[in-house]
Amino acid sequence: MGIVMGPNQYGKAEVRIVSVNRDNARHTIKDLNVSSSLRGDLDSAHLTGDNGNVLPTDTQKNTVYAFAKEAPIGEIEDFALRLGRHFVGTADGITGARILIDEYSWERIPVGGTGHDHSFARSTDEKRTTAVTIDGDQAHVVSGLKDLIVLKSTGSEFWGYPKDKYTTLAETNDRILATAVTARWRYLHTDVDWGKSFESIRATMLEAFATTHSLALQQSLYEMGKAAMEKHPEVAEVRLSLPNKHHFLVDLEYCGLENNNEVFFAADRPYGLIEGVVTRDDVEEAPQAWYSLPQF
Ligand SMILES: O=c1[nH]c(=O)c2[nH]c(=O)[nH]c2[nH]1
Repeated sequence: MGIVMGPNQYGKAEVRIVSVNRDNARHTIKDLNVSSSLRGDLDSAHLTGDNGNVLPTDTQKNTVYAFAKEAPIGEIEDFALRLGRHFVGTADGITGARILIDEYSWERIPVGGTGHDHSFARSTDEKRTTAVTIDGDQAHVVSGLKDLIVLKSTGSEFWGYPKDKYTTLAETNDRILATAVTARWRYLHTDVDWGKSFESIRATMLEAFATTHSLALQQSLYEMGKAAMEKHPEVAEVRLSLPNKHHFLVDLEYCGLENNNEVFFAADRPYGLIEGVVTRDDVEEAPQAWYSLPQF
């Protein structure tokens, strides 16, 4: 019986980078949070402190900034693929890389017809995300979004569930349904128009959330994933994490008022957490694409 080193990776987490394109007076900006992790023959680093294969995390950080200057960042998936492929092979033993990028959204401040040239406002907490894994000469791209907050003021029911002596929840055929969508989807290949695919998947999931008459958030989750996959053959699976942001009807009887589903208390916790994978029954799983990511 011995003690051995198990799976490991190391890198620089959360390199914050804002890049301004100043090609003309109408600037564009990219605001990213980039994390890199390298994998490979790192046993001796852990067992004996031999750093022969350890590209410093400081160098990884510097590389992110330099790459942002050397060529336009472009879509986050392309930037992550470029970085990941570069890191693999920087040291003999580095055989894999994982690049995580979150992109923050900025909109032009609406001055004049087309918005201000170099002034921006962040109007939402929503982030576009990608997780790119390079494994030798293989690449996996898992893209997504997080903190997309949505609400339906009707068109949502919840009833028919089992009841026991602890149940107090009343069945309802008209409630508020609200959630903060975290979604990740795995692409089958890298020959993708990333921006177009992202916008379409996002819009399709929003449409499904809006138009599904929901009998449970679980049903909405499946419909959202299914709609995205039906429209996007380049996507192998969609993983969703949906906190059920409960809205409780306020009892206004204390002052003789009838509350006809109009006034709610928005609770922030606890919340139901509804999570799931919507997948195709004819594609191979790719556990390496998800390694060390939250399961949903
Ligand atoms: O959409 C829902 N799914 C549940 O599993 C659940 N459980 C609960 O108390 N409320 C809800 N709502």
